[in-house]
Amino acid sequence: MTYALPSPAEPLKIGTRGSPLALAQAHETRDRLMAAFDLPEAAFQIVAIKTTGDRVLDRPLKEIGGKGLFTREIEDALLDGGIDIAVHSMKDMPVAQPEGLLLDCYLPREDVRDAFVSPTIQRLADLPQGATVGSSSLRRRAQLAARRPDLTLVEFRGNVQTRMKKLQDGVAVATFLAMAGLNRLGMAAVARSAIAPDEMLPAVAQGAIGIERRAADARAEALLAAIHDGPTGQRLAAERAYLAALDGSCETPIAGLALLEGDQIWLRGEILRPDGSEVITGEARGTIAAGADLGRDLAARLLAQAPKGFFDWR
Ligand SMILES: NCc1[nH]cc(CCC(=O)O)c1CC(=O)O
Repeated sequence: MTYALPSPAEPLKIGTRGSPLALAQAHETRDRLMAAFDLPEAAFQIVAIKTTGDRVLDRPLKEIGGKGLFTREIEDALLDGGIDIAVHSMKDMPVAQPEGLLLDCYLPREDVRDAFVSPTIQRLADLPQGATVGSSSLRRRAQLAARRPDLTLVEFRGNVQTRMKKLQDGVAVATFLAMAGLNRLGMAAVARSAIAPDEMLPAVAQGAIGIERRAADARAEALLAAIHDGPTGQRLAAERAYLAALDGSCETPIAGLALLEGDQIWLRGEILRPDGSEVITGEARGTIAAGADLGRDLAARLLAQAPKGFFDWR
């Protein structure tokens, strides 16, 4: 590479949220860069940044509203040079980046499935009639309401420990988390079972880490190119084009998942009313190279099936 590598004297500043999962993701990014360029840990500095989503803990996410709840402050730090790269859960990333920033590096994707978490019950299908379950995710709540209208849904926010305490206290008998987060925290044992995508289609980009940089930063470009995972990028291109065409964000009841099959890509999508009263699903297959077109086409097909008023929640 024609640029000076980061060094203890001039470390690369890696920005992230301060949650245990965000820090684990930043450490994974640092470790991959250390290995790719044979650099010491001291050539990197991890900078934790508090976002609006971290700050406001007492209200449901959908009430705080707006896109980029977990990303805006981090992108501001990238733009003003406080950090050099930013590590994000792609599930929380708006579909478009601010002027001057670029997202073209993805780490190998983790497990895409949702985890079923309960002190007493093994699987989603085993939940007794009328059980109370906790979730703050609009998507999971809508999917549960659609498939299990007998369940009572309660808001559940906070980190894994807080949620486990709520289950122990009997606030709900089960909750849901991403398998990816649990795996990255070394807490896979918290999951009673993983929910198959046919049973609960995951959020777009679930399990994927993306690394954002300044568009004009050639050093960061070269560093990140060395750790980019191509197949994850191809899947995300289809999923995010689908999401963008639906004009969705993390907090809308939209699910979507792309899988690679040889040189083909298979994309499944689902949009719901928040109360689960209507569900529209579809799928598409095409060449990997045309993944983004496939995503837009699938979104258009789902939108064409949506009755008037379906998107009033937007
Ligand atoms: N919206 C919060 C969020 N963003 C990313 C993850 C998990 C990790 C991932 O999907 O990559 C989570 C928590 C969860 O859904 O359990």
